[in-house]
Amino acid sequence: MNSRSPVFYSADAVRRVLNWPMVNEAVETALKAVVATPTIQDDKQQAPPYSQSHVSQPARSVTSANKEHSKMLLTMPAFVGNYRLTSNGMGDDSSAVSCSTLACKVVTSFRSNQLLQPPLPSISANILLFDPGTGELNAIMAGTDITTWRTVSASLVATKYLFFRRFGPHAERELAINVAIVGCGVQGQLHAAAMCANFKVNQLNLYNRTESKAQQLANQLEEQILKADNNCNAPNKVNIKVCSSAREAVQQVDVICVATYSKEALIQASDLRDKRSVHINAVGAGEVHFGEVAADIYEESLVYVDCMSNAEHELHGLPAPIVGELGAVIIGGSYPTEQAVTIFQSMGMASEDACVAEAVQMALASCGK
Ligand SMILES: NC(=O)C1=CN([C@@H]2O[C@H](COP(=O)(O)OP(=O)(O)OC[C@H]3O[C@@H](n4cnc5c(N)ncnc54)[C@H](OP(=O)(O)O)[C@@H]3O)[C@@H](O)[C@H]2O)C=CC1
Ligand SMILES: O=C(O)C1=NCCCC1
Repeated sequence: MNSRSPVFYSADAVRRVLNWPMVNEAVETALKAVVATPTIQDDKQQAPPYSQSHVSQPARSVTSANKEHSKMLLTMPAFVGNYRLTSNGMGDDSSAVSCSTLACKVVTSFRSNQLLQPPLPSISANILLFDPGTGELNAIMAGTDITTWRTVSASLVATKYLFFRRFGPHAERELAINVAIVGCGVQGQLHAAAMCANFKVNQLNLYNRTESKAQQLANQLEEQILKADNNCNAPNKVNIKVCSSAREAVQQVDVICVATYSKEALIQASDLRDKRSVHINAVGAGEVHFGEVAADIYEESLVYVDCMSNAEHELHGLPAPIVGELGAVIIGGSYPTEQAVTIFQSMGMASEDACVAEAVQMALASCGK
């Protein structure tokens, strides 16, 4: 029997400690750890050395709660062994702590929640954290914000390595970019804010099927930028434009983030600029993960995924071969050419949730919560 009741970390507590350096470090760690781990099916593969971080991350289960598959319950278990996190997320070794995390996210995706009065978020998640030594349930952590932040963070990491690093080792700090957000729901809103908070963004184009939501996001961002300006800590001036079509939003940009439930393609190859050099974070999961981006874009793109073994389960019919895992690019330093079109096909990994939940738990413990 459990010696004590599991701790509950509320959404408010989680929100208080979430910040980009911390989440980006945890997500980058998970992306790299997945690459180091041989797939379970391949029995000729050696077990990873004891000193190395490794991931056990079976395919997630998907339970439909209606026949249209628009109401789904997913279970996402992961063990991430022997990895390191720093107390401030800045990667400095002096504050690094060695961690192993056994976790399972339970998440629902009910897209019709947006139609309720008042609307509820489409995605709702909790993360169970177990003692990796005894298997006992230690904690239940509100996981909805973690899901949004870690997904956005995976897009940030992908943008850093698949786009910026084409232009040099510090390009993510030096180069200004134009960004398009297609879909201004929960994911699109945080993608927009995070792109501006983590990179130098010159132009931010917003498109949403219901235009008022894009306008609302533009107003919110303008307000945040004004506040940062008044506090003299504005990263740089961002020009924000609400666009009346996805085509208009993506035409002249370097980076596109698309996060909707659309089954039909929202952007086509003819919408992209002629000289290309474009990176796309394809985040949404409609009927299939890759429905939002037209096949003719995939056909000319280099496609990267978060996890190859998950891709084998979830990306049947993807209209292009997969070049590899994002983590392998981070580890190997082999970046796309300047003119390439790249797609980060984001499925979302349980190991990302596990590492971010661990970092959140550490941050809450260090501030005595
Ligand atoms: N890759 C990953 O790790 C994760 C992916 N996701 C996926 O991201 C996507 C967005 O999630 P989230 O932001 O939480 O959802 P929200 O419900 O908050 O937003 C949904 C967005 O999709 C738009 N949309 C829905 N249907 C269509 C359509 N047919 N054509 C055009 N736009 C459409 C909505 O526009 P409107 O305002 O007009 O309704 C809205 O902007 C989902 O597919 C979700 O499954 C979520 C979490 C993790
Ligand atoms: O990774 C996740 O978490 C999710 N991905 C797709 C949609 C539901 C949540």
